[in-house]
Amino acid sequence: MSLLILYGSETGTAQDVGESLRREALMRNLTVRLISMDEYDLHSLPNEKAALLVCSTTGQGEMPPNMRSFWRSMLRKSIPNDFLTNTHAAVLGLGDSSYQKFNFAGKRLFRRLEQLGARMLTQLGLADDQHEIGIDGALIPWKEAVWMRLYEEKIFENMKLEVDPTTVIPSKFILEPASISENLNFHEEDQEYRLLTAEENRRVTADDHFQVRKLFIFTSISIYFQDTRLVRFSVDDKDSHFFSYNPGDVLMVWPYNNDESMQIAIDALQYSDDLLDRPVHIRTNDRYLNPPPKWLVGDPTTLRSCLRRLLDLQTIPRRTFFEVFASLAVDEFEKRRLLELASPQGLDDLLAYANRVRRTTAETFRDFPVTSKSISPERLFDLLKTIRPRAFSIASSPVVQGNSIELLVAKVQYKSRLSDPRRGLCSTFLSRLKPGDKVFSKIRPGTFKFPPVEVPLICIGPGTGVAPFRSLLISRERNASSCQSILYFGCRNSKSDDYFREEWEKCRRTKVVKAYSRDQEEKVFLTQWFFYCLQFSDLRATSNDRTTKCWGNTGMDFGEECFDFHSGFLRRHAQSSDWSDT
Ligand SMILES: Cc1cc2nc3c(=O)[nH]c(=O)nc-3n(C[C@H](O)[C@H](O)[C@H](O)COP(=O)(O)O)c2cc1C
Repeated sequence: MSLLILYGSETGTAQDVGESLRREALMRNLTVRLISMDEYDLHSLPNEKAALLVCSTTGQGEMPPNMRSFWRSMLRKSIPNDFLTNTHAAVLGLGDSSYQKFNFAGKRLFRRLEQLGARMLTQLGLADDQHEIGIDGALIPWKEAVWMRLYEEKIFENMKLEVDPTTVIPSKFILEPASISENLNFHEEDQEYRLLTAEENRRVTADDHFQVRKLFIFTSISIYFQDTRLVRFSVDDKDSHFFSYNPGDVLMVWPYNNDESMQIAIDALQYSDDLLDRPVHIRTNDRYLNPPPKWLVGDPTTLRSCLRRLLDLQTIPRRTFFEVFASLAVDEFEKRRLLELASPQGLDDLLAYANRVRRTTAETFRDFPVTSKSISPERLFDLLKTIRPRAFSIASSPVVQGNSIELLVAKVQYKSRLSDPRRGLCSTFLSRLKPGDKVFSKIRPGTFKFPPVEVPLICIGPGTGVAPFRSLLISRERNASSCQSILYFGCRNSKSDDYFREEWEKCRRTKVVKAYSRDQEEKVFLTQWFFYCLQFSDLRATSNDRTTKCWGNTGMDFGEECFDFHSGFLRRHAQSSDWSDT
């Protein structure tokens, strides 16, 4: 009997956690299966001795896509309440406490398993992106409790509790030589992601626009350079259906590592050009493990292509990275240091080494040169996370821009204690696109539920947050039955980052109210200003996402105040031709 690990994941973190649990289970002498929830038949669950379920929350408190049919089956009324009385289970939810529906999916899953009689191994784990050390903050105590309980209950024979962190687990992957090097192209049709072509990449902030501010409260990091781009992609005629979208929808973009990180990693790993460019097939022995998608790496692929498109060299290494890396270390000094960083007692150390300074995985390779140059190519696939797609609100309108998609992207670049600037993976990737460059993307429905055009709207979108409202409002401009709308837009000053200024001036159905935070002696912030207006109104709006937090930052306490965008007040003001009192 083996341990079952099920995951539900939108962007792959839950799957990564599942993989690290699988590794730890193997080190404890367990046999283990790691499967996405939708691939697993719920009817087999009562026959399992123990199942660990890891799931993220997506959208506004929704289940991730690859656990939705599993979840639907779980909700069936026909399932008896004693369905899982023989099964031990544990749930780890992955979420972000800046969302109002924090860890909703995990909470619901945990409750449902309890209802069906499952014997819960430990309390629900609630991992939080906002935790100082990210998901490890909850994952580490949760999994310690799970291993302890599995051991105490003697659920699996021969299980060990203590593990030797230097145990080397065989690689999950095999790189087989491939003979047809000409075949290195992408398979586009019927794929989950398809290629868009960059048409234009225009800087929309003034060249001399600098901004210095704290990014993370617990670090001294500050963004020092603001470069926002309007990136336009053209859609191939054959893909126009695939890329059709509505205002509020999101473009999922699959970025590549930047050249700097690639070079740092290749130098540290000391792979020759011959090795990097040799065609290979990536295979896996484990029938539950998927090799990387063919369309992403090409089939066959090369190691260089995988280091460019597949393996994330820019992410901050987590503790699990150090566990695997330490087990492969050949140099005693490096091994000792890596084991410290991998140990539960070394969390503060890990925080100082990696998280606070935002050190990348590529730089970590550079810091441990002896170990890095002994890493075999297939090991990289065990060691590194795959690059995950990033979501961007679409800024263009399907009726105005036709077969193009535009994104408004602020390039993330800041300083930490490390000498090289820290760069956001995807925003840097997008900001460096040249006309003709291809990008793997797909459309995902957004979480905004915009009302019909006959309903007046107030939109609040400071900075690049204006993107989805531009999509909506310029679409509404084209429709004769559209009601008036108000857009509250905030930026630093009128000359540097007043996005879409000329467009707003031409709008007839949208009143744009702007707050320039630095155009006068005293700083004025959009949210502050907006709330000031609200105080004198009977306006109520429902804030059902991160905005509550953002508003909270204005320093004005609205407590549990509930605002309703569609109240009578708004109707009066949005329909009125006289905007002066708004
Ligand atoms: C588009 C999107 C929506 C999200 N919505 C929520 C949410 O409603 N509640 C929550 O707790 N976390 C939310 N999160 C945070 C994710 O659950 C968290 O980052 C998780 O680690 C991602 O795991 P995954 O990569 O396995 O999907 C959201 C993240 C994204 C990108």
